[in-house]
Amino acid sequence: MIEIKDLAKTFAYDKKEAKKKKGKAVTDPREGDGVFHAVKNVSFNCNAGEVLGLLGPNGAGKTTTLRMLSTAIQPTAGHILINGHDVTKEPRYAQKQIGFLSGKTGLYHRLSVRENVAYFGRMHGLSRQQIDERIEKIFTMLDMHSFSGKRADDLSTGMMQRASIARAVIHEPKVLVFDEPTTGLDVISAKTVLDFIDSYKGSEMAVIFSTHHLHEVEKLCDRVCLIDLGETKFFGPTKEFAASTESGSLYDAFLASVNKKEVA
Ligand SMILES: Nc1ncnc2c1ncn2[C@@H]1O[C@H](COP(=O)(O)OP(=O)(O)OP(=O)(O)O)[C@@H](O)[C@H]1O
Repeated sequence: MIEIKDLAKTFAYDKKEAKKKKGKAVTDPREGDGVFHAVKNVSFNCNAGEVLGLLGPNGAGKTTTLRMLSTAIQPTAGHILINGHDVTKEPRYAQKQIGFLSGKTGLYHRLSVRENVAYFGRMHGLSRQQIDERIEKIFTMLDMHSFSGKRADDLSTGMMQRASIARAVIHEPKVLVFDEPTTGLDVISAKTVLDFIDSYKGSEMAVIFSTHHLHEVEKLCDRVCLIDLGETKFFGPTKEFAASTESGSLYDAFLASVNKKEVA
């Protein structure tokens, strides 16, 4: 369903940044001459019905990878295929297939939750009846009926996140990308979000789930991709990754596989 191969993304330093870097010792292996290789070599795939865990320390290149998948930015090299369609060559196709949830909510603050979700449904060309039916289903799954009439700027963090998820899935995308969906949520809201993601297992959708919470990956993901310093360090079954250390713990496997110094 999703095939990412030898992906790379290089950002050019702006003038100010380039001036700061000049003459300074290189501290990060991703630094080049006037450029920064945020993603150097990332490969993984994700099948329909699968929730793939995307792991990596801060600044590893996860969000940059997901932004390329969602067509927000263009890769410098490599390929991203959705059902055999090249995302770079057919961005419209990709955009129709993908529902993307990141830390930024993208909700209209003056509209109610229901109005927000309906608005995005209309943007995707859904009929009124389709919108009503899908809202009913999604709001039930995410336990949102009690605050569907509230304005977005009056929502708690947990409500806001659930509304953002509803917005991201209203067009029933075939590929769902969740970038740190439980960050900042309390235990109850996080559970609602995780149960929602879990409900896609075995469905026709492919879900990519980026998180710093290893217990969430253990619970939800049969396979995992670990990215560090812009490169895939492991891609395969979660159990196999955990078993790569004596303790058999995912936590230890993670720590053994990544560069432990945060790079400036
Ligand atoms: N537009 C940009 N210009 C320059 N550098 C960038 C840009 N976007 C990201 N980077 C850099 O690329 C690296 C990877 O960032 P990215 O946001 O992909 O990491 P991440 O794995 O998602 O981290 P986190 O877990 O902290 O969200 C970081 O060093 C970041 O500063």
